[in-house]
Amino acid sequence: MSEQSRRPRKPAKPYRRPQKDPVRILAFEALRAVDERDAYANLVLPPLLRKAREKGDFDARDAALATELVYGTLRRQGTYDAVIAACVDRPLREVDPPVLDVLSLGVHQLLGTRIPTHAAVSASVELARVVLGDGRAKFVNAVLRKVAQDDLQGWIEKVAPPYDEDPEDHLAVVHSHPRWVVSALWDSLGGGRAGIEDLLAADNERPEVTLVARPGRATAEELLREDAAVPGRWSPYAVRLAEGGEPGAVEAVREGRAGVQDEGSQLVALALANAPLEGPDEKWLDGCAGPGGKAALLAALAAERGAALLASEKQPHRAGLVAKALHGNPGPYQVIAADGTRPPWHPGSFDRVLVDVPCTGLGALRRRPEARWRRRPEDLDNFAPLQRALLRTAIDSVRVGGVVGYATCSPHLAETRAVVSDVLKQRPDTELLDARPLLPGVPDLGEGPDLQLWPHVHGTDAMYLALIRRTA
Ligand SMILES: C[S@@+](CC[C@H](N)C(=O)[O-])C[C@H]1O[C@@H](n2cnc3c(N)ncnc32)[C@H](O)[C@@H]1O
Repeated sequence: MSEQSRRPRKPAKPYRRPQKDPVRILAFEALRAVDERDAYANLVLPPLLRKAREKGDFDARDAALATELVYGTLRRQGTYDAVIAACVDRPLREVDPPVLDVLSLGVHQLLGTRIPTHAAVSASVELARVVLGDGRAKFVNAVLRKVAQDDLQGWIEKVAPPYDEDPEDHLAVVHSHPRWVVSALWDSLGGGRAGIEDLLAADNERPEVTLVARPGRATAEELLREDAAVPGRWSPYAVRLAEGGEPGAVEAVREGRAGVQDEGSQLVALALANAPLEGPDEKWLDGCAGPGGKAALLAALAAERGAALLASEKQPHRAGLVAKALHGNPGPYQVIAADGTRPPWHPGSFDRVLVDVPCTGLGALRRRPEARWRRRPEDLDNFAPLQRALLRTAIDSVRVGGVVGYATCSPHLAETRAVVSDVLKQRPDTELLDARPLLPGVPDLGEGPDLQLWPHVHGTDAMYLALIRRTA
């Protein structure tokens, strides 16, 4: 017998099956789908939650926790990546993406929730054992134990460069935005540190659910009778649902008389509808209508005045969504699938035209937690020609004296003022209108004549609107 075999052996730990925690497994699956398949969290999560509830695995609290884990992890990914990078001994790109997802979920529980430290670590290690195997679970355990040695503030002080040395990098890490997005938002917002910090912080807040009472079909008073409903801030048609309010439970929403719509989008439609016009006001066009939120409000406003809306959208399936949104509108309307840069209608046909052009969506980061990580500066170059072409055709489509609204859900100057000024330079037959007085009571809309809404100022998405009159 050898020396070694005579020494009493340390009894091996009995094998314990990993504990399956359906909430964390579901959150992990959602993150993998976002990562691997470029899926959108707001599309992936609801079917996963529905399936889990049908299996009887889940109650409402589990669903709320899974949602918070997925959205919180995606929103704070930039900060968490910096923390994880400080706790592993290799570049993050060399860590397997599924391992990184388990780590990020763990870091969010440790630094971004009230889940006790031991519970956050052990739940993450159990998750790792289930989805990655025991070997990699040890790695997860070691990293999370390091992360657990400090709180979020402490980590930020360690991993973010000092503001005075590099303000944009500092803000990018602290508020979890890509640096180029911080830079672009700051250019557009202007001002000092306080404003941009408030904006970036607002992007990390969960937005309230806002309803629109479509005029002539529902009233804000009717919606306010719902539990948890409070009046909108700016739009007379807006009603906000407090935390936990379920739009699907509202009868007027189920019947299409009301819809879910951010107040910023409502204000854009209202400003266009309020623009002063001489002569007829009978034919309105929404040239980029899908999925139909603004078109539904415009159609209802048009109906009140006896005007008709043509809602046009390039993608046929999105045109289908527009038709659904407009179904039941009390006045005349038509929905078509058409390319707004090669329109089937005659020039000068309309009194009011909206083009809510495809854009980077940098004004709606609150809603799409993964969008900020997916967007690239090159996207701006890809959208630029289309945005200009759509605005040019919109101007061609309006009659002399009529008004065009150019809207984006991005405040990026390359998608807002640069487009408008480039196009109008070549259009001496137009003038810019001051859009701000058309939204009386809404403060701080910018220096004009266009208007810019902001999440941290108005509680809306960062919608932009320029109003252009055709003069000749
Ligand atoms: C920002 S979304 C419009 C949102 C819509 N106004 C709403 O409130 O629901 C832009 C839309 O323009 C559509 N689009 C893209 N290229 C287009 C084109 N050449 N002509 C018309 N629509 C186009 C996209 O498919 C997308 O549905």
